[in-house]
Amino acid sequence: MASKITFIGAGNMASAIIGGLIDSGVAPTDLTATAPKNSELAPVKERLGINTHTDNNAAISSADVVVLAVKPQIMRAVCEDLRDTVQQQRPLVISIAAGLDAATIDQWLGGNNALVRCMPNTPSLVGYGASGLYANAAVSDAQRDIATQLMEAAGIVEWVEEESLLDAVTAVSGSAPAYFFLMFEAMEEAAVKLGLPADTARRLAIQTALGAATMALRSDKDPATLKQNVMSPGGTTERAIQHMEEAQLRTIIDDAMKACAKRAQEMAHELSNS
Ligand SMILES: NC(=O)C1=CN([C@@H]2O[C@H](COP(=O)(O)OP(=O)(O)OC[C@H]3O[C@@H](n4cnc5c(N)ncnc54)[C@H](O)[C@@H]3O)[C@@H](O)[C@H]2O)C=CC1
Ligand SMILES: O=C(O)[C@@H]1CCC=N1
Repeated sequence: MASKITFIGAGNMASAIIGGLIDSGVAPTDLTATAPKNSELAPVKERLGINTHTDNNAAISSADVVVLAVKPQIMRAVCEDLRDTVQQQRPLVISIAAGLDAATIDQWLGGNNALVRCMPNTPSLVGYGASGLYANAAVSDAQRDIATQLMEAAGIVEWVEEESLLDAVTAVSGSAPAYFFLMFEAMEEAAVKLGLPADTARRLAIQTALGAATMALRSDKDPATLKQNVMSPGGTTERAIQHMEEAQLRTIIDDAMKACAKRAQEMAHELSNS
């Protein structure tokens, strides 16, 4: 990727994507990240070898791509401050903020911007990210390709043609690493009660998740069949799965993902009227 890319914000998500880009061969010197304080940027600069800046406008002055990676609540102030430089520079703008819709961000940036909304997730840090992308009408095919390449450096990319579907992406992948981490916590706690040392339980649970995910990715069988293959009739897995079904695990997941998507909609509403 020959582009100069500036990340506005150098937190969890920006660091995760930058780490993925560097691992995939992007030159650290083509990457810049900003934050209000040098004390936050110094470790990022040292660890990743990228350029850093406390002045957002200076940091985007020669950028082809600007990734907005600040918290949604401060996005308006950040965008309005960048408006003149963005209008002059006309970079491809990629927002990774949850909720905030493309039209609102475009308006804060002065209008008529090529804008991609992206919902990434933190496993981007290790190259196993999963990102949903949506482009507004001003984004060219070449810019779509740049956004795809950028996020594919950190994992897989799925484009959605309707912006509202990014709320579903947030529920199924953006927020979802946390669901699996909760599962690891719960499995470790349960295994400890069954007598295993915590570190042994943790290693076994995490390796099992990795194995199950890898099998599901490589197999031509659907998850229901793979599940069935573990369940010997009258055996141990059947008993565990029966318990999960009776305890309405599917309903819990359905409710949780609906709540997640609804919160993304609420945030969009709250923030666009702020
Ligand atoms: N953490 C996650 O799993 C995911 C987060 N997101 C989105 O990514 C965005 C960033 O989230 P995180 O990285 O988790 O937050 P974070 O709090 O770790 O990072 C925010 C960064 O913005 C910087 N910042 C604050 N004010 C600034 C300013 N005026 N100019 C430049 N930088 C400024 C902070 O210093 C920090 O480096 C949010 O909009 C969130 O919705 C999207 C998908 C997943
Ligand atoms: O919890 C959040 O709001 C962000 C967006 C997706 C993951 N973390």
